[in-house]
This record gives sequence, structure tokens and C-alpha cells, in this order.
Amino acid sequence: MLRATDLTQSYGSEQVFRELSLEVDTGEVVAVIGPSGVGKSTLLRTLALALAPDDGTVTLDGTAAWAVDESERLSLRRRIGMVFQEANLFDASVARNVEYGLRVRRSWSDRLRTELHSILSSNGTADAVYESLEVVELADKADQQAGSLSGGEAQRVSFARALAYDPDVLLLDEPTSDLDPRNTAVIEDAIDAARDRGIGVVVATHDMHQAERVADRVAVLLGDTVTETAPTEVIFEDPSDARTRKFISGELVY
Ligand SMILES: Nc1ncnc2c1ncn2[C@@H]1O[C@H](COP(=O)(O)OP(=O)(O)OP(=O)(O)O)[C@@H](O)[C@H]1O
Repeated sequence: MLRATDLTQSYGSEQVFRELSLEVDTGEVVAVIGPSGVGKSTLLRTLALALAPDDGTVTLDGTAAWAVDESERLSLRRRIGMVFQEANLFDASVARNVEYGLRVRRSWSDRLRTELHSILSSNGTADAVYESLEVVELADKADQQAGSLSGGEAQRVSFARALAYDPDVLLLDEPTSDLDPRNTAVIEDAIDAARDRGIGVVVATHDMHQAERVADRVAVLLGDTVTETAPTEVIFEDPSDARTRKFISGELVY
């Protein structure tokens, strides 16, 4: 569904990666693993259409994002949700924060506005808000102020907001890097739930165990490109690329 082909990306004269290809299908979880600073965040921002690649294409359902005009690209971008390493919540209730995902979506078109109007209850809180909060096991905190949450809970709310946004593709940039095992497990279950909803998920993580737990396929980003992409068990049990093998076995590879 989301397909990146032969991407090259730089900041000024500093090339981050070259000729990198990656795709994620409906209802599939792809993990991108690689050492710190290798370019995982840059790749996700490129897939999110927030950064134009120097070269290569990003297509969503066959539409090449950088070959269409800006308004069409914006509508492609709106089908992509993102969760960052740090939660970024407003000074409002948990429910309002999640509802924001719906509101953003609602502002897109009159058709959607009409559809969402029908699911919004009289006090302006949608069932979808609670459904999303249930996925991250926080429905009981819907009325609590976001500022009173722990860091892990706040990150779970960010995830719920991304789900309420109802994206076709969800990009997760180190979503659990600051979290304890309990909060990490909730987020990983939520990744499963996203997959069950048919969302294509790309998760960048430096945690190989996490990749092993959540991903259907793994792409290994080493040096300046993806050395190997394969089903998760192949990457961890029988990778074909020598550099992938070294990285998986814990050797430092840059
Ligand atoms: N906005 C920017 N301007 C210039 N250079 C940048 C910018 N963002 C990232 N870089 C550089 O690009 C390279 C890749 O960074 P990126 O954040 O994509 O890597 P990463 O794999 O996500 O790292 P980490 O796992 O530590 O978050 C790094 O050398 C970084 O310093």
C-alpha cells in the first residue's frame, strides 16, 4: 500500500541514505531496525511525506506523492498517522486529546464531517474516542487531565489519538524507547490491534526484541541503506546479508 522505492535523502551535503526501498501492506507490521543515528527518523519523516526525497518515489496505493500537486499530496498525507518518541498532548482531558484525532479528520471534507457528526454524541465525545482509549487500556482515565498522566500513559494516549485518526498507515518512531515494560506491552498490543484493523504499520525501533515481538517483516538499516528486508524469523534466525548477521548478533555495525 505504502511503497518507497530507491529513496535517497540528505540534509544539505550530508547524505543519510541512498537507494532505499521499503513497503508496507494493509494489515502488516514492518519494523525498521538499525543503530542510533542511522536515519530511521529521517526515513519515517520521508514516508510521512513530511520530507521530499532527493531521489526516488513514495507511492500510496499507486499514487506517486511527489508527482502530484500539493493539494493531492496533502490528501495522501492525511491518510498517514504518526506517533513520535515523546507524547505531545494538549492541556486538556484525555478524551479531548484523543478526540483531536477525530477533529483533524473531520475538518478534511464535508462528507467526513457529516459522517462524524452522526457518531459524535451530544457532549461532543465520540464512541471512537473510547474505543481508541480501550485499545490502550485508558478508557477509565478519559476525563482526567492529560497533564496528570505518567509519561507512559501519555504515550498511550498519543497512540489512541493516532488510532482515532483512523489512518491507512501508521508510522511509529521509537514509540516505547522511554517506557517501562508494562507500558511497552500495552503499546505493543495496540500495534497488534492496529494490524487487526487493517492498518499498515511501520515501527522504527532500536530494540531488536521489540521488532521480533511485533513485526511481520523487518528492514535492517545499516550504513546508508537497507541491507536486508525479510520476514521477522528469517532476519533473526537466518539473515542472508553478512552485515545484517553481524548486527543481529550484537556486533557494532555502522
Ligand atoms: N533536521 C536535520 N538537519 C540536519 N541533520 C539532521 C537532521 N535530522 C537528522 N539529522 C542527521 O541525520 C542523521 C540521521 O538522523 P535520524 O534522526 O534520522 O537517525 P535515527 O536512526 O532516527 O537516530 P536515533 O535512533 O538516534 O533517533 C544523523 O546524522 C542526524 O544528525
